[in-house]
Amino acid sequence: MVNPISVGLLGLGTVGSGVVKIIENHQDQLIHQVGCPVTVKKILVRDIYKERDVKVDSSLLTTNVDEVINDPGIDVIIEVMGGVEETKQHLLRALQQGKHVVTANKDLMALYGSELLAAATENGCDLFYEASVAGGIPILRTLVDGLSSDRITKMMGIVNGTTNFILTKMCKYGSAYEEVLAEAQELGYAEADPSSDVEGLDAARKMAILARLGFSMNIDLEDVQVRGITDITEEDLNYGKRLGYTMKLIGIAHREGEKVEVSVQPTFLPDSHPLASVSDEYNAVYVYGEAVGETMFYGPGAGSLPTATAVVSDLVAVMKNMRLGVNGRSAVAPQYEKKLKAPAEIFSKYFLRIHVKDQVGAFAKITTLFSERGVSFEKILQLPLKENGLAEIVIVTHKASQKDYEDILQQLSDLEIVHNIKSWYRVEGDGK
Ligand SMILES: NC(=O)C1=CN([C@@H]2O[C@H](COP(=O)(O)OP(=O)(O)OC[C@H]3O[C@@H](n4cnc5c(N)ncnc54)[C@H](OP(=O)(O)O)[C@@H]3O)[C@@H](O)[C@H]2O)C=CC1
Ligand SMILES: N[C@@H](CC=O)C(=O)O
Ligand code: NA
Repeated sequence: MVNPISVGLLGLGTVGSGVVKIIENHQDQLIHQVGCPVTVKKILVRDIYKERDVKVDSSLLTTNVDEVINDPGIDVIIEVMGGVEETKQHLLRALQQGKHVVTANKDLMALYGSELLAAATENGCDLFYEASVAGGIPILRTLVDGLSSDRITKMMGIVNGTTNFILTKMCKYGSAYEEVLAEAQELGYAEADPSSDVEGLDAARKMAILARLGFSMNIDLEDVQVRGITDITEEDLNYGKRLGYTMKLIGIAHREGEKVEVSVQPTFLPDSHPLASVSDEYNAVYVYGEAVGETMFYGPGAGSLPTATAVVSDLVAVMKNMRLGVNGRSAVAPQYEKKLKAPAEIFSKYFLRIHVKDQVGAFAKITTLFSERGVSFEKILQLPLKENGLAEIVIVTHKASQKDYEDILQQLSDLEIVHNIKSWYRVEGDGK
């Protein structure tokens, strides 16, 4: 038998434990695919005495990263520890020593992906990161290989399992936000700091990675407009139900001509839209290609074994490249110069809920404001409120530019009859 391939693991938490289990449990299949055994030689942790989900020989554990990175017997580093600046330095050092890298770290890849990929190519190493977007769904490989002959124009994704879990439980069962967030943390879906999940940053990182690959453009994290789910109320969700909408945290990457928009925000989708039925911690990415048309990829976006599947599949890809002697050749430089759409070029329908003084002419003043900008209404509800002298108005507009909509919001808040702008969301889901 050929010498085993040795892996150094950085991290043995939710994902790391899954990686060890898959390497152990699927060893025969791995040997069949790559022609040699795979062994985990060293594992970096913070606390070697901690009780863990997986049994490993205690001699494998270390708290000294150099024992993993500098070990000449280790061929591949699997990074599942998280973190950005220090972790980047570890991975750069590993690549400089000719070690291939597999990572699940979207924080790192969204911020420093281009730099790390350049270092990998320079050193003849592979750097794969399938688990960083939509966990167990093989979406990056699909963009790079499966759809490589097409021109992708739109990607819409539910790419954060934690927020999808929370919104599903709030919508379906009226569960309280805090309670469901704690459950998502317990189940290992949430990040160490869950504010990056609920504030949309985790999804934004994934959308930056997706847009970079899908549009072959150097999209940075700061190019992504982000809004999280922390302000969503039960009232909004109930109005959504009445209007036939489901609320999801949606990442949108849209290319028209040479220009792109990338954003993440709570969005109402028609109940009939395929993304509306993606529940719990599941993720899905809808991809529209000019030639292929509509496609959608669905699966678990978080959790130990699903995420570890993507990590170990990347490991298999590295090992196959090793066997063929073609490592370090898969990163392709972006083909297009980055051109972002201005707010006046981004079009969507919008949902708006406002409290107005219940006076004659109030409604007319509001409609005038919209019609002056050429924005028409698709749906309207008006209800008296228990609060003295106020009425609640819910409007769904036809498509309007983000610029017009922002101006309208500003002008509404200046109107004397408007008591409060309670909420507003994009409404998506009809057309490419
Ligand atoms: N959880 C998920 O579903 C998904 C996670 N990811 C990404 O995968 C990565 C890992 O996530 P997850 O497994 O959930 O994280 P965990 O917090 O569960 O595990 C992190 C592991 O790394 C070790 N570690 C962290 N920092 C250090 C350090 N400075 N020195 C030594 N060891 C360290 C910890 O050691 P110790 O155990 O001793 O504390 C722990 O074993 C992250 O980048 C995350 O974003 C990606 C997709 C899905
Ligand atoms: N916290 C993330 C984990 C996977 O990337 C999520 O909830 O999706
Ligand atoms: Na994936």
